[in-house]
Amino acid sequence: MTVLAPQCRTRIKFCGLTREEDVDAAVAAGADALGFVLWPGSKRAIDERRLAELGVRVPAFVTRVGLFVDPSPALVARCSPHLDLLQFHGDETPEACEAAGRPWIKALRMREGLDLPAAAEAYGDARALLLDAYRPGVPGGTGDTFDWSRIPASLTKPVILAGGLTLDNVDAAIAAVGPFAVDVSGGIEAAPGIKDAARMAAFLDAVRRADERRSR
Ligand SMILES: O=C(O)c1ccccc1N[C@@H]1O[C@H](COP(=O)(O)O)[C@@H](O)[C@H]1O
Repeated sequence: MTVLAPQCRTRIKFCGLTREEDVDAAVAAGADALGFVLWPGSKRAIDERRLAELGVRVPAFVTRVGLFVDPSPALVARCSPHLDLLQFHGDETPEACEAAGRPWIKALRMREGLDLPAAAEAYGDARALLLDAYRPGVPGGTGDTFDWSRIPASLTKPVILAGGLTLDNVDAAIAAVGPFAVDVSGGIEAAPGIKDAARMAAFLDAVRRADERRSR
């Protein structure tokens, strides 16, 4: 049974970083977590050598998240020394996620008919569930949103809301869902894998403003 801590502020993860200057800007802006895509099929993919180079720039208390899509155990093992948390974004079973032996979160794509409470139960050892839009044949990073009203209020896992979040909709997303965290990739980019420092800072401001409004 997961005990959900009371919400104080919405945590923020920026995903798909590939450049030193973007890591530095994200940390300076105040991101809680930085995501590195280790799935070679992505336009934002980096390999383990780049992961080591970028990961070492991330200070303590900022979480380094490795994004995998149905990875081999060997890839996860090679990347793990440079990561604090694993994000499984494919069709990994709960057993495969747990077998990595590291803290992990599970991404669930909101395809029609997905039973979220049952999935939360099945992935009971996950530290959180990341909810992303579903587009057939694409594991994620689509920039698509989904119908946030499909998320039940009483999930037994912290929710990380993802999928097409931007400066313009993150306020409404937080008001509608009240997630533990938000995760954004395309919405803070100038081009795939190239983050925009001004958009990152503005996204953070928008989340803080949304939190203020919620606390009133
Ligand atoms: O970013 C990718 O290329 C990617 C590839 C495969 C799986 C997930 C991927 N990204 C993650 O998708 C969500 C939503 O991204 P967006 O904000 O809609 O662009 C997020 O968790 C990304 O990290």
